[in-house]
Amino acid sequence: MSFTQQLRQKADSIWKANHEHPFVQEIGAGTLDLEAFKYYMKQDYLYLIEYSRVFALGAFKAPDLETMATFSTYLQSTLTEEMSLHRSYAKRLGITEDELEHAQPSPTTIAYSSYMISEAQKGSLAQLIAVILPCAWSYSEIGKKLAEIPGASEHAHYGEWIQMYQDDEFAAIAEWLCTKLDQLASSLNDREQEQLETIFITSSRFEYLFWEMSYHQTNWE
Ligand SMILES: Cc1ncc(C[n+]2csc(CCO)c2C)c(N)n1
Repeated sequence: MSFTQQLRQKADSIWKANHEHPFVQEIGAGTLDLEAFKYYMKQDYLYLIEYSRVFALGAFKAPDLETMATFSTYLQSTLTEEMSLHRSYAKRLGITEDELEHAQPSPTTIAYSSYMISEAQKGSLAQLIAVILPCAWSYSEIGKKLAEIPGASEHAHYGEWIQMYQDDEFAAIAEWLCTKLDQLASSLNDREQEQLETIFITSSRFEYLFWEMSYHQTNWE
């Protein structure tokens, strides 16, 4: 079993809880409270700005030009394709661009994005990948699962979200990150591999907290 498959297995109970989270389930059923979705869109936009910075740091830390170019492509596609989904949703849901870019980040958004930036800055390229891999990989799994529900991809509000994340383009990003991490981990000792595992599990837990925060629209008060 590859290193990343082992990570996936170790985080399985957390990933199951993510898949089963009411926010995710209700997107699939088309019953999610639209206010919770609007709240999520705003927080996720802020999160994606910071996530993009991690791709930029990946390009900076890349050991060769090919890896550098791939990180730079993903930086570009996140800022344009993924974030333009948020911008078009925002427009339709009555959220202005200013509101989207200058929303107040919630405690969970701050904690998760600061954790990603911190690990990416202070760590190796393997640590940088371990911190962002659960985001790319778990959304791809969730998108594909929800797309199997009849009618879910055609839902007036949530269909587009499902269509976006079930796309093979996102699966390809996750696969590329897995391949890179498997290569880098193969030359690491047990202690260093355990560090990667801790990072991967922590990000997986933050994914859960992000669903939870969005479902309850929690903020400082
Ligand atoms: C909290 C949160 N976690 C993961 C994603 C999904 N995601 C973030 S970056 C990326 C790959 C490159 O665009 C993917 C799939 C999200 N939107 N919000």
